Amino acid sequence: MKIDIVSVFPEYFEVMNLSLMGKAQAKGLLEIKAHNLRDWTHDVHHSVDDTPVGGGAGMVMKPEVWSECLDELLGFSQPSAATDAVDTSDPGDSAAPDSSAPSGAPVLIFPNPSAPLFTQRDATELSHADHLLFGCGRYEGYDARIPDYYRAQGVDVREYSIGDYVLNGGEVAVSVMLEAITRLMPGFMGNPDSIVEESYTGEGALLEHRQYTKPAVWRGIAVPDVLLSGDHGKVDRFRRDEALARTAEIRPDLIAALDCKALDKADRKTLMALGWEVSAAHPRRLAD
Ligand SMILES: C[S@@+](CC[C@H](N)C(=O)[O-])C[C@H]1O[C@@H](n2cnc3c(N)ncnc32)[C@H](O)[C@@H]1O
Repeated sequence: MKIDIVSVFPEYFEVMNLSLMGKAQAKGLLEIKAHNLRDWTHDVHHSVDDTPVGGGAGMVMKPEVWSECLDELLGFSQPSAATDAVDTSDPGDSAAPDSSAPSGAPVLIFPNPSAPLFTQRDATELSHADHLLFGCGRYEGYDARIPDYYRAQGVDVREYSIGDYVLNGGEVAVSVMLEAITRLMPGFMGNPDSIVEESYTGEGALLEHRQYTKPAVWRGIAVPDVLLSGDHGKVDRFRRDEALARTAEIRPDLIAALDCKALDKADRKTLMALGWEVSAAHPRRLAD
């Protein structure tokens, strides 16, 4: 997978040479390049921002610098004055992102706190892409016409938030998304089984059960007996019940999204004991 990242702090991404990400690059599975947005500026101060139109605090990233950079990285020829004036107000359905992340075509991703939440489902989909291009925002963010323009040119443009909080810049958010995406690529993990049963993964996603290692008793705290029983059926059931109980407590929205038809008898029994009704299409908390 080819990954281009545009940032005013490209050095931040030196961390990508460490650990599994570094190994994946050495194996040729990933090719990561961080570019300095200021390389596409023409003024003596290499400025990438300007004051907000309409007033307000802070600065906004300028569209002209971003477009010179993105045109080059996307392999677009420089737009003529006529193309520059393209109406991006209503891209219409034809310009809607293709949710299947077409292989070969770059997917352009802007981290943005006021965008839909990035989830494991997005990570799974994007792990099949051939080329990802990330644009890191700074200051009050980037001019809103940038994603609109590239969408109107038929580029698959995504804007994602990594959580309900505001960071100083997109660099941390890009690292988070990249790690979630690349670890799902075939060949990335030394032990591919380790990503099969994880939190948020697959249909009927739950939070994972708790994990323990040896010793069986540590500082007076014992691991649950059943995990030492050697009875795989019982261990699987215990873990599944724990996953259901933890999810019901911490993320009831994930339980409410389950398909009741896909639950087995033991799952239903556990959920009913936890106060959920399981006879409709999706579980419903009885207290609601
Ligand atoms: C200080 S933030 C801009 C915040 C923006 N004015 C707002 O209130 O929504 C600067 C940049 O950091 C990145 N960023 C900050 N928080 C983020 C989050 N939760 N998820 C993704 N990106 C984030 C984005 O790239 C954003 O353009």
